[in-house]
Amino acid sequence: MCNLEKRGNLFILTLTGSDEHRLNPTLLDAIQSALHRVRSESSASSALITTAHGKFFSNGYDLDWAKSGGQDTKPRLQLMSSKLRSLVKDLISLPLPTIAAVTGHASAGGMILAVSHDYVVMRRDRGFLYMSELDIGLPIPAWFTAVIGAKIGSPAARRSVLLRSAKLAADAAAKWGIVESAHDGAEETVRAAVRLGEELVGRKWDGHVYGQIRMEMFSDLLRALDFDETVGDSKLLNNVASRL
Ligand SMILES: CCCCCCCCCCCCC/C=C/C(=O)SCCNC(=O)CCNC(=O)[C@H](O)C(C)(C)COP(=O)(O)OP(=O)(O)OC[C@H]1O[C@@H](n2cnc3c(N)ncnc32)[C@H](O)[C@@H]1OP(=O)(O)O
Repeated sequence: MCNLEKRGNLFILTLTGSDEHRLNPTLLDAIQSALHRVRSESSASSALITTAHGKFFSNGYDLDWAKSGGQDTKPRLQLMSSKLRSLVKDLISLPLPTIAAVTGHASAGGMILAVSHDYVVMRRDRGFLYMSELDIGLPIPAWFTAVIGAKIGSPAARRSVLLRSAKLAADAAAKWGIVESAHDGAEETVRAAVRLGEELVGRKWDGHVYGQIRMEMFSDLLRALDFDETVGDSKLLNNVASRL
């Protein structure tokens, strides 16, 4: 699950437990209600750090949960996708800087969650940023590519991530500009996130101005996030989801 603690002006959202932090509706709802708490409790200058316990930041959608609903996994895949989409919209509109302290693997939906923060600081000795969909034969929602397009500037990096399912460790991801900084060990990664958060809070920006500027920066992405993929004719997904 997850917990939210306030440390001075910093909100620290932690995905707790030693599991893979798979993004099923229960965890997605818990994260979203934590973000709603951050929004309501944030003062003039605050920042959010999202991190996780154990070997995984998040290993993506909960495919076991999707399969447990019967042969056609599409409705459950789409439910997780629409919940994550709503969470990403929240992250883009929050009136405060956001930092993902990636202390373990962030795969597919888990990578989308990480890079949807303003900054990613990452552990270098363990953990990949990894869009695994090609490797596991799943199509990706249009809005996933919109997030990757908005957050990863280099065409070569986007090709590696999406069309080679590259497993990027922190130093490689930092070279591509996906990660702000790489650190040795989980504790040092979180400390780096706290340092960065305190530096940003120290600027005493008006959070609503910060949020408005970020929403302007990502206006195209926000439009893509408003498109309801369940409406689209996802034939490709139909036969894939039943083979999952
Ligand atoms: C067409 C229309 C569509 C319409 C849309 C409708 C909506 C529906 C959408 C459908 C869904 C699409 C989107 C999908 C989203 C999802 O999230 S699906 C779920 C995706 N999740 C996955 O696929 C899981 C992927 N994860 C993995 O494959 C593995 O867990 C892992 C991340 C690769 C980790 O593997 P594991 O073996 O557990 O890892 P480790 O043991 O930790 O490490 C493996 C070796 O690598 C070494 N290593 C680890 N980190 C590092 C490092 N930073 N640097 C160097 N080396 C590292 C580690 O030491 C290990 O090495 P060895 O010990 O030598 O093996």
